[in-house]
Amino acid sequence: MAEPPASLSGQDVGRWKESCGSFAYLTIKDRIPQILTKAIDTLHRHKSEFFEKHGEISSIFLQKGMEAEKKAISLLSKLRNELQTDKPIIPLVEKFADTDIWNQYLEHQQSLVSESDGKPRWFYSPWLFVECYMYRRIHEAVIQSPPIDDFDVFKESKEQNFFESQESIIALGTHLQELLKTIEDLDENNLKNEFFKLLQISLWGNKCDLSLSSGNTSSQKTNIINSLEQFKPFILVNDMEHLWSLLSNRKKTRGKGTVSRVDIVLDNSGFELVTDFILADFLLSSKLATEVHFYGKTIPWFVSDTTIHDFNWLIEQVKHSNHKHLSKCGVDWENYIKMGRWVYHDHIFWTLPHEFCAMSQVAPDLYAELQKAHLILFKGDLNYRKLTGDRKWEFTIPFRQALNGFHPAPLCSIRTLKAEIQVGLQPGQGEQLTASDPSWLTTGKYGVFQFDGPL
Ligand SMILES: O=P(O)(O)OC[C@@]1(O)O[C@H](CO)[C@@H](O)[C@@H]1O
Ligand SMILES: [Mn+2]
Repeated sequence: MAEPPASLSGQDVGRWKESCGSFAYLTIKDRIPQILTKAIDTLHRHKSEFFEKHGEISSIFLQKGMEAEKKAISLLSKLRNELQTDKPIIPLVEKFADTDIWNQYLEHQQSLVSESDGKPRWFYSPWLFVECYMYRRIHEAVIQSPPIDDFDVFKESKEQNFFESQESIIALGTHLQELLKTIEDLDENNLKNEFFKLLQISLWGNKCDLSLSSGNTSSQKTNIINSLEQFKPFILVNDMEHLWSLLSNRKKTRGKGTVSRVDIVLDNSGFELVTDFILADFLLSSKLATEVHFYGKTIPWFVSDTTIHDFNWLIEQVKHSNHKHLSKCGVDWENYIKMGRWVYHDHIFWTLPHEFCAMSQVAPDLYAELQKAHLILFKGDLNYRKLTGDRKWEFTIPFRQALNGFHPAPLCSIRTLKAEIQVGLQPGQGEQLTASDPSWLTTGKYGVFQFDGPL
C-alpha cells in the first residue's frame, strides 16, 4: 500500500482562509494558549478550596496548599511560554503510567525531524502530537504539585456545560421515558426511526465540546429533538442504515442467551454524554444490544472529554434531578452498571498521541477488548482525527483506506466536523462545500455517520 499522506501541522497554510493559516496553526497560536490561561485562572480561583482541604490541620499544611497552587501555576505559565515561543518539545519528567511511552514517542518524533530542522517544535511537528502533548503537560503540572495532584482544571467547565443544558437534558430524558413505555409494541419501522433519531441526537450532541470554544461555555439550550429534520442536510456521510442492518439482523438471528455488544468510545462529558447515555439505554431497551461498553479518558483531556469521575458524577446528578423522568433515567443507568450491562473501561492509550492504526502494537490488550464488540461507535472529532491519522487525505479517499488497517470490529465514526480532515466524500462534494461554505470543515455545523463494515 502507498505511504499515507503527511500529518496536519501548525506549519500548514489552511485548506480555507489561506491568508490566515490553517485551523491547526490557529489552534496552536490562539486556542491552546487561551485554554492554558483559563486553566491558570481556575487554579487561582480555587486557591481557598486547596487551603481548606489541605490547610486546616496546621500551618504546615496551609503552607503546602499554597506552595502547590503556586507551583502548578508556574509550571503552566512555563508551558504557555514554551508554546508561544515555539520552543522544542521536551520529555516528560514526572513518573506516571504512560511517561515512558510518551517519551519514546517523543524520540520517534525526533527521529522524523531532519538535522537542519533541529528538534520537534510546537508549530512544526504534527498537530495531533503537539495538541495531545499540551494536555499531557497540563496533567504533569498538576501531578507535580501535591497535594492538589488529583485536581481537574476542566471540571468546572464540564459541570457548567451540564447545568446550562438542563432544559435540553430534561427534554431528552422525557422523550426516552415516553418511548420506553411503548417500546415493546413498536413495529420494525418505528423502532428504526427511533434509533435514527437517537443516533442523530448523539451526533449533534458532539457540537458542544469545550476545546473548540477555548473552554468557554458551549451548552445546548434548545430542544434538539425538534431540530433534527432541519439539521439533516448537514449530514455529509450517512451510514445509519448500515448500523440498523447490523444490529437488527443480529437481534433476529442471535440465539437465546448470546451477547450483542456495542462499544462506545466516548468523547465529551456534559450534554454530549447525556445523548450517549440515552442512545445506550435505547440500545438495551430495544434489545438491539445486550451490553454496552464505554471507554473514557484516564486524565483530563481536550477540556471536555469524559473521565470516570465525570461519568459517575453525571449519572449521580441525573439520578438526583427533581424531574421525575430524568431521575428515572439516572436510576436505570445506575442499575445497568450494577448489573454489568453497562461497563466502563479505562485505558491510557486514549490519552496517548498515537493514531489508532498503532493500537494493535502499542495497546494490544485494548485492541483485543474492542475485538469483542459487534459494533464500535467512535464519538467526536478527536477520535476521527486519530482514526484517520490526522493526515492530509483527499476528500474522496475511502474511509477504510484512511483507517490504515485499524479494524478491531465493524465501526462507525459519529462526528461533527471540527478539523480540516474529511474522507469518504463523493467526487466534487468537498469542492462544492468549500465554494458554498468555506469554513465547513471546522465549525461543527456538518456531521457524519461513517461506517466501516465487516472485513
Ligand atoms: O473530539 P471533539 O471534542 O469533538 O473535538 C475536539 C476538538 O475541538 O479539539 C480540537 C481543537 O482544539 C479540534 O480538533 C477538535 O475539533
Ligand atoms: Mn472532546
